[in-house]
Amino acid sequence: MNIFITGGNGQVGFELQRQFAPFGTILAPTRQELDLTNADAVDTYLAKHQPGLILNAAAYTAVDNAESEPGQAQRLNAELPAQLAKYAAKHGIPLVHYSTDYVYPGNGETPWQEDSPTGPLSVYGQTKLEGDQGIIESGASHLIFRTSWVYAARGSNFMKTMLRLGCERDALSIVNDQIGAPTAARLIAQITALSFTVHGSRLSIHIPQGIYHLAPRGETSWHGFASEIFSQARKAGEALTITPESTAGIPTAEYPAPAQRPLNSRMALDKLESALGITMPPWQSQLVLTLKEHLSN
Ligand SMILES: NC(=O)C1=CN([C@@H]2O[C@H](COP(=O)(O)OP(=O)(O)OC[C@H]3O[C@@H](n4cnc5c(N)ncnc54)[C@H](OP(=O)(O)O)[C@@H]3O)[C@@H](O)[C@H]2O)C=CC1
Ligand SMILES: Cc1cn([C@H]2C[C@H](O)[C@@H](COP(=O)(O)OP(=O)(O)O[C@H]3O[C@@H](C)C(=O)[C@@H](O)[C@H]3O)O2)c(=O)[nH]c1=O
Ligand SMILES: [Mg+2]
Repeated sequence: MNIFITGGNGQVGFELQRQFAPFGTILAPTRQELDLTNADAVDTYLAKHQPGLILNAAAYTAVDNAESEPGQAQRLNAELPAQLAKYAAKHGIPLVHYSTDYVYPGNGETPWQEDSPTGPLSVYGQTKLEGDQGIIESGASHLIFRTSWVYAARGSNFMKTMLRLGCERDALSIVNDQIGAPTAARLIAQITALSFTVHGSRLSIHIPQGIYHLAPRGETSWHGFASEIFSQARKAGEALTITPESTAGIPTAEYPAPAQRPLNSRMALDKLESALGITMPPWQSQLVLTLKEHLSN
């Protein structure tokens, strides 16, 4: 069976390649091999390779740039998922998609449920929400995992930015009023694989289809995440120029950016945990592993 992974070079896509390799032939074309903004090229690719499973890990993830490039974000985040879902529905194959905490309005302090009202604050969040809706409307057998604050040993992410800045700067200001859960890309891929069973040479989804929050347990701010990154990196012997005293927490208002971010990114995990019969690990435990992988590279 061909397993089509879009965005296979990204944080989540790369981990999906690792997790799903035992179950079929991985097709993970690069941007040069398949430009996902080209809808005709996507249709041609699907017709040629006839995948038995689609894992859509491609997206337009540059949150600030999306504000000035809404057309690109719309194509990647809204139209592509609907296009893949249409194919999946027509051919009776499952589709997995990844969504974001940025679909929620970010007010209050209560964790969002999967059926909480959405209210994206940014072009990125709005286009991601439209992607979720397109999949649900398609009738395809699907899983939509809403995750948050993704990091990995590869790709560009907050952990790697902090490790770089932490060795260059004497002081850093980091927002401390956006609250959420940093999620390792490896955990996302592992949970995705756990949601499937093998039937002969095919894979099928064994939990009810729909939207699931996928994040580790616990919560922190970006400042709290940065502090834990620095603390663990220091223990691992990294020569940081930054010190705990020189890492200041600031309100979002003091870190102006083109796109607005939600303050409350807490996501309830009950639905995923009970569907899979598991307890998600605390976010700190994933950081240890990812940092170790990054520092050994
Ligand atoms: N990053 C995060 O913090 C979060 C991400 N998510 C969601 O999780 C999913 C995975 O995100 P993540 O792994 O971080 O994303 P990345 O930005 O790491 O990877 C995105 C992938 O999409 C590919 N891509 C983008 N545009 C095109 C194009 N025109 N043609 C071909 N390929 C393209 C990129 O290719 P290339 O390598 O060539 O750039 C890259 O491989 C996404 O749906 C995202 O919205 C949800 C919550 C948080
Ligand atoms: C580099 C830096 C960032 N920040 C702030 C900016 C921002 O509010 C926060 C995190 O920075 P980022 O650039 O990683 O933020 P951002 O790109 O918005 O991260 C989001 O990406 C998309 C794809 C998602 O789906 C979300 O879940 C979330 O991970 O930290 C500081 O306060 N100080 C700094 O020195
Ligand atoms: Mg970013």
